[in-house]
Amino acid sequence: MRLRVRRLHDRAILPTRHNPRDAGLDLFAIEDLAVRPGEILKVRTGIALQPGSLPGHPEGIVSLVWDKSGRAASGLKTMGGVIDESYTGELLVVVTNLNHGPVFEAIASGGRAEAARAVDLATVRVPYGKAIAQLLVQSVTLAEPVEVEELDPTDRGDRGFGSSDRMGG
Ligand SMILES: O=c1ccn([C@H]2C[C@H](O)[C@@H](COP(=O)(O)OP(=O)(O)OP(=O)(O)O)O2)c(=O)[nH]1
Repeated sequence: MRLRVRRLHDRAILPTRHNPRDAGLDLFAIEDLAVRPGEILKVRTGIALQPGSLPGHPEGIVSLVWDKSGRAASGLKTMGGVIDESYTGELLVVVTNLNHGPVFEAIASGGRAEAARAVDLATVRVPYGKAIAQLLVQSVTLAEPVEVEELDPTDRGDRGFGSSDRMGG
């Protein structure tokens, strides 16, 4: 499927697939990124997308923003991430930095200077030109909600949230 990409900024880097069978297309920010522990940022990519239609395909298309594992291991976590097929505005990548642990430890054991140092050390930095996230473009069922009195019986019923652990075996 073709994915039309419109450049909205001269520093925009187009989504890139590194290996022919990689599921994700790498996404890039238009500038260096620094995310402090606990901070939430909307990061500009400088691009807009329009997935092509799939011939004979009744389903919709959704693009999903996912983490890069190397960045995730440093604490960088993407949020939001559902890009509707009809959205033609700038793709923004919402990120936070979950690596709070060192900051809490520094606050508990020391003073402001230690905490400031811990914030600096735990800040995730991604230089311009390195991927911040990846995009999965996939088909999606466009389900139509219909209100009913009862749902059909199933093996699982209403059991969830660890029910199989509690049943043993
Ligand atoms: O990480 C994200 C999530 C969303 N979007 C864009 C594309 C998406 O199609 C649109 C709306 O996203 P969503 O439906 O998740 O947000 P909302 O807060 O429900 O906004 P709306 O009321 O406009 O649907 O914003 C992004 O650029 N990045």
